[in-house]
Amino acid sequence: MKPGRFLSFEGIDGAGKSSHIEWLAGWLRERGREVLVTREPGGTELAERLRELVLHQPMDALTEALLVFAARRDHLATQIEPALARGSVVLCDRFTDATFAYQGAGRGFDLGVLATLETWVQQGRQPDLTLWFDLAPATAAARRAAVRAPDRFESQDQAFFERVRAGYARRAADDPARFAIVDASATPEAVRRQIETTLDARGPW
Ligand SMILES: Nc1ncnc2c1ncn2[C@@H]1O[C@H](COP(=O)(O)OP(=O)(O)OP(=O)(O)O)[C@@H](O)[C@H]1O
Ligand SMILES: Cc1cn([C@H]2C[C@H](O)[C@@H](COP(=O)(O)O)O2)c(=O)[nH]c1=O
Repeated sequence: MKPGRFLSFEGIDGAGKSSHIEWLAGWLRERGREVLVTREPGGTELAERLRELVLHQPMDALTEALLVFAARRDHLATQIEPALARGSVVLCDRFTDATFAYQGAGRGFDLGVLATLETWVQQGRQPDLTLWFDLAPATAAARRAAVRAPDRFESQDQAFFERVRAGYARRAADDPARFAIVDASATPEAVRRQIETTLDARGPW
């Protein structure tokens, strides 16, 4: 059995993560891999209920951080860890880098507290590879406006998304071996080529 692999997709809202996850799932299945496509907050019945609250209910930054980590704990224990144990590739639309970027850099919440929660909740588990879809906030906002009504995060101003983007840049600089930076301003075809090149370099799959 091939070992399980854990890939996360990160970036500001509208960067193009969701558009490319299903394509990558097909690419991996063609190579014989079992794939779990999932997302955070979410991925379990409980975590999806917490997601509804986080995206739509007013709350302070500590409550937000505790809820995303509670959702993550349930998701890891009941979905991600069992999938990795049976040799699947897990494609997760956001993981803990989003907490450092949104609650930490975006909201200004204490990074030390987030690091403690990360240790408790994940027990050392980190993605094997994180694809950071990097895009200017103005371009992402234009893409979002064309397709959907904003939630609590998407209705934040451009300065918030500049801070979130800087938060991702710090996480990437702190762990360059895990991160691959995708130029998300490219055409969808060019984005797919960047992902394929990254995966080819990290294979075999
Ligand atoms: N490379 C691209 N060029 C132009 N438009 C794109 C590109 N990638 C995605 N889009 C479009 O941008 C919009 C947002 O994409 P998508 O929903 O995949 O982003 P996302 O990063 O998953 O956002 P969110 O995190 O808010 O769910 C969609 O309408 C999608 O078709
Ligand atoms: C995991 C995680 C997510 N968020 C925010 C980021 C997004 O605005 C939403 C999720 O929406 P998406 O359409 O699925 O991208 O939640 C966050 O603030 N903190 C987190 O840890």
